[in-house]
Amino acid sequence: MNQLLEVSGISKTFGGVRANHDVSLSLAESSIRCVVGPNGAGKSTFLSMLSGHTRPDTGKVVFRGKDVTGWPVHRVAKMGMVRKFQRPSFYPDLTVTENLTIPVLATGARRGKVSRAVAEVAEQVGLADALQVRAAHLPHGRTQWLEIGMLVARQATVMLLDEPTAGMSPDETTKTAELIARLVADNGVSTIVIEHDMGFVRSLNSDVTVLHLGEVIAEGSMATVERDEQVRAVYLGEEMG
Ligand SMILES: Nc1ncnc2c1ncn2[C@@H]1O[C@H](COP(=O)(O)OP(=O)(O)OP(=O)(O)O)[C@@H](O)[C@H]1O
Repeated sequence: MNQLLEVSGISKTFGGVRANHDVSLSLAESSIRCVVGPNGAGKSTFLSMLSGHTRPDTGKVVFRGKDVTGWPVHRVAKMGMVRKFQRPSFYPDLTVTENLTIPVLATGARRGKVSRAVAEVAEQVGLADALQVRAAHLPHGRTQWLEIGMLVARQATVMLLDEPTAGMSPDETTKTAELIARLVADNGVSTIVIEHDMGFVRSLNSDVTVLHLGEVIAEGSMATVERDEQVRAVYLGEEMG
């Protein structure tokens, strides 16, 4: 399978803190990778080094065959790798249509094609019945789907999602896993997801990378990493999640 993204040996130190050390990972086209680990393991820093928000001290990020290490956010996004933060980044006073129109316009879509593109994305993320609803009035789960829709509307080929199910109900969490799986299957979008909810990680049935103190300590299927002794020790010998 073609590798869409190849990360080799990236490291980042903040002052004396080693946030990431020699982290490598590859992501195939149309695939999902979950990144898990305890608080402070370096998960968000890792995503920041992919999205261009943080420049690695060492190592390389190759995306679609291009070395994008240290590129600014807008250039990485233009190539199709875009990030959703934990904090909300939709416009609460704008409607769903208006929120989705902004990223569609950012792709350079012609005026005549914008409303169709917006409608298609809204349909894909389950918001077709809420086009004229102001984002502030959506329930929490749907705001997260709107944000994922904003990435899709930017024609993302790799979505970087930082704890997309935080604060969601179990039903919303299940629907989010289904949404991500659908986008991967139907649109060929690949996704790296940081998550604490192990039920959600299991349901995605993807490869998992476990970070601890900035380093990769295990990788493979959820069944494989769950059996790993170091992983069990990090999670205090309890079952993950
Ligand atoms: N901008 C920064 N300046 C200084 N230290 C930082 C900075 N960003 C992260 N760190 C430190 O780097 C380490 C890794 O942080 P990071 O946020 O990447 O971990 P995380 O796994 O995402 O944690 P959480 O699950 O709590 O979100 C932590 O010790 C954190 O305090």
